[in-house]
Formats: sequence, structure tokens, C-alpha cells
Amino acid sequence: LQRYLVERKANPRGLPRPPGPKGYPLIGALFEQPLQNSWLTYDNWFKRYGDMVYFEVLGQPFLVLGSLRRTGDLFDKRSSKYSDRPPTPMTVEHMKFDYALAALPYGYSWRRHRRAFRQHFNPGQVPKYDGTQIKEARMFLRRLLNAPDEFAHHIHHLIAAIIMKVSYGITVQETDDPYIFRAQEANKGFTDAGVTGRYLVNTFPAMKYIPSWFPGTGWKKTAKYYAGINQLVSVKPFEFVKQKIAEGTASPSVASALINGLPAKRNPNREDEENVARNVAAVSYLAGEDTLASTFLSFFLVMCLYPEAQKRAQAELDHVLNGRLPEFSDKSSLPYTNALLHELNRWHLVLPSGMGFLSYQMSVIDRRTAIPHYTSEDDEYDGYFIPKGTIVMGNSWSILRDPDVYSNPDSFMPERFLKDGQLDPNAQYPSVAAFGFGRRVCPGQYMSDSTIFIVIASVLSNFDIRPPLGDDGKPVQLQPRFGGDLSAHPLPFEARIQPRSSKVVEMIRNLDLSGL
Ligand code: HEM
Repeated sequence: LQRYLVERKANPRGLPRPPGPKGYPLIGALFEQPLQNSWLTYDNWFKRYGDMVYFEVLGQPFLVLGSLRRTGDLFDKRSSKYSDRPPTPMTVEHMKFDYALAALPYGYSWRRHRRAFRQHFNPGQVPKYDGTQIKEARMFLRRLLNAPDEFAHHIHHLIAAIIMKVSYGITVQETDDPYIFRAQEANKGFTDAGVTGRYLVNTFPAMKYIPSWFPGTGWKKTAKYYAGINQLVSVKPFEFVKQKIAEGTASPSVASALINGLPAKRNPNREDEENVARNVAAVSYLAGEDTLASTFLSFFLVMCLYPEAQKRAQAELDHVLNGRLPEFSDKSSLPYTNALLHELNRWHLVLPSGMGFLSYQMSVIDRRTAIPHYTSEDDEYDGYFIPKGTIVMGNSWSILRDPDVYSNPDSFMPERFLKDGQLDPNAQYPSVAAFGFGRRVCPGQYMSDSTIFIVIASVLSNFDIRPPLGDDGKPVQLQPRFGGDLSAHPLPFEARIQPRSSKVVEMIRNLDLSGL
């Protein structure tokens, strides 16, 4: 009866929920909901139910959107209702991921963090991070030359090096770096806590009042461990920069710019502002490490699978660069290379259903973290009722594989974004969906784009990437298979990465990186 009364008050006109699998009383679509590669199941559901699918699992409502019309209507035009995140007390409150902009509830504090983040990560911001990106891309070339088989390891180091330098001006060590160890540990904890069912306190927040000596409260120990790690992740490097500023030896970084912009120590807002600054500097590793690593791994895989695309990009780079290394100013003269980057974002989506992975509810098999959108109010839309507390996902996979927009959507075809040899101004670029939606759209996408450009242009102009050779001496036919924790990484594969000429070897060996 209570359920009925609540429903009648919230939905007085008795509007139906949008179409979707109904499942059974109480458990809802528990058995229909996909446990793996959820974006493919959603894609099939759109064909059956239309481009907006609603279902419930154990009382939790879900809404999955399958077209730009739907994401535009809800995430953009009704952003004040569709921009929250589902509450995850284990992650935010107990493990102390409260510094992570991506997990903050929609509201005042989120807005302040986001504004500060964008001030430092949007294009053209000071301090500029392009010098760091160029330098690290070139270091990456040297590592590829010396140990090509370890390219996956080099990728992780490259990203860690860029993020730590940009965020804190810190140069990370090649191995056993304490900053990187802690940041990776934090990432692990964030992913683990995303698996609901693992931590019941996410479902029953009052469990926090049960004392720690009580049986079954092991989660408190886990939470304490990660809270300690997070304290170190956000405080240690920030304090290091403060000390460097005091000594007058700080290199330019997001943290130093934020610290220099803080109000005076006696100002009553100082502590609060300092908190925001500390959090903003710390979040890039969490949000950028796995996503960028996934993109670079896919790049190496795709180059093995599509040698023609590789050759065309190399021909363009050779023509424009004429033997020198790429700079950011070359970007606008490289339409095919730009098209290749767009196609990489489309063909292999890092986060195929925005940030919404099913693991939020119960999948332990497809372990992905989940930061989907969440409705903060009841809503009526297109004749349907959408309750407050609905988990809402944009299925970017369907949007970016729509055969009416992208012919042969499973094929990697950079030329789909070109017209008369230039980037087609009328093409639908993957940024419409690859980086999420509405007010929550990825604020790191400009930094991602520039990092990906400089690394890929540097690699392709100097190296050939081919599949490994089998026992019969013939190239192995690699299969694109994906899995992973935070994002959809290609599963481990080998590649033959060789310098394109002896001149390249000499040039990379003699690179002088000190002036950058
Ligand atoms: C290829 C690389 C990347 C991809 C595909 C990607 C994608 C995404 C997506 C899909 C979201 C969720 C948006 C939504 O909820 O609608 C997101 C959020 C976010 N991303 Fe990225 N991202 C990438 C790299 C980065 C990098 C390098 C940074 C940091 C410098 C970053 C910082 C963030 C932050 C802070 C959020 C949370 C925004 C919020 O909740 O308001 N991302 N990203």
C-alpha cells in the first residue's frame, strides 16, 4: 500500500514507465540484465523496444538511452535533473574518494571542483602542458626503441609521467615510484568498490553504525586502508608542491597554479579553497590513467589489424614532417592522422555505455566501475514517468555504431571523417558520445586529445607496428578482444614494433630532451 501511495503522489497522472524488459515481480529484470558486454545487450534491446529502454532490478530503476535525440533531450536539455551520481557511501564516504570529481553528487561542491578543474585543463590554460606532452612522447620513442616488446609497460609509464608532471610538476621514477604505487592502489580500490553486492553498506548506509569489533564488519578495515591511501594520494604530492613553492623551486603545474591562486592564510575561506585545490590536482590520475592506457593499447592493436590505415597516416606524416619530429602546430596539416584519432575514439570506445556499467548493480563477472548519471527528481518525458533515483546511461556504443551514420560500423575507416582530403565539417564526430554527456561530460577530453595526438604522431612517423609472427613465420591474425577493470582494455596481445629506418634509430638515440 505504501508503495502505491508513494507512486500515486509522484506520478498522479499514472503515466507508464518507458518500454523495456519487465522480468518478474520483486526481482524485476534480474535474469534479463546482461552480465557481460552490457552495451551489446542494450543495443539489441533498442531494436526491440525503441531508443530508450527502462528496466528495474531488485527495485532499482535503470534507463538506457540509445540515440543522440534521447541523450540531448535528457542529459543536455534537462541537465538539472539528470546530472547526479548514484550514492555509493562505501566509495565516497568510507574509502574517502570524496576528492574525486567524477563521484561527487551534483550540487554546489561538484560545481566548484568542476570549475576549478576546467580552468586548468581546458585548452590554452596556464600553465601550458604541451611541453610535458612532447617531452614524454619522445621519451616514449626511446623506450620503444630499447625494449619494443614491453610497449604495454611503457604506455603506463608514459601516462603516469605526463599526469604527475602536469598535475604536480613531479618527475616519476621508472620503477617503484611511491606516488604511482599509491595512485594505482587507489584506482584498484575505486574499481573494487564499484561492484555492488560486494559492499552491503552501499545498499544499507546505516551499517556504518555497527562497531568494528562486530563480526562481518571486515569492510571497515578495507575502507580504512583505502582512506589512508587516498589521504596520501591527495595530500603528499600537494604538500610537496607547497614546500617547493616556499623554497622558490616549484616547476609550473596545475597544483602550483592552484596554490598560488589561493586566498591569504588568514582568509576564512582559505581551508575550503585549499581543499578544492588539493582535490582538483589529485583527480586526473584516477580519471585519466586507465582511459588513456586503454586508448593507446587499442591504437597498437588497431595498427596491427589495419595496415592500410597505418601506411596512409605514415605517408601523410612523412610528407608534412620531412624527417623531423611532430609538434602541436602540425596538427592542422594532418587531416588523415586526425581522422585516425577520431576513428580510434569511435571504433574502440573506452567506456561504451558512458560511465554506466552494470557492475553497479551486481555483475561480478564484468568488473567495471560505474559512475552513471542518476536522476535527482521525478520526471515526465515523452508520455512516460521516470522516477527519482533512476540510474541513467547513454549507450555510446549504439550511437557511435549507428549504421545510418557510420557505414560498416565495425570496420576501422578513418576516411569516413574526410571529404576532399580534409576533415569533413559535416561529419558526426565521436566526441558527441565518447566522452559522456551533458554537464558531466569529460572535462579531461582536451588534455586526452592532445596527448593522444602527439604520442600517436610521434610513434607512427618513426615506427612500424605489425602483428607478431607465428611458428610458420607468417603474421598472426590478431582478434580484437576487450576486457578490463575501469575501462574496456584490449586483452593482452603482442606486436612487432620496429624503427622505420636506421636514420630513425640514430635520431632517437641522439634526441636531446633537456631543453624541453
Ligand atoms: C580517452 C580518454 C578519456 C575518455 C574516453 C574519457 C571519458 C569520460 C567519460 C565517458 C566520463 C563520464 C561522463 C558522464 O558522466 O557523462 C568522464 C568523466 C570524467 N573524466 Fe574523462 N575520459 C578520458 C580521459 C580523461 C583524462 C585524461 C582526465 C583528466 C585529465 C579525465 C577527467 C575526467 C573527470 C574529472 C571526469 C568526471 C566529470 C564529472 O563527473 O563531472 N578524463 N570521462
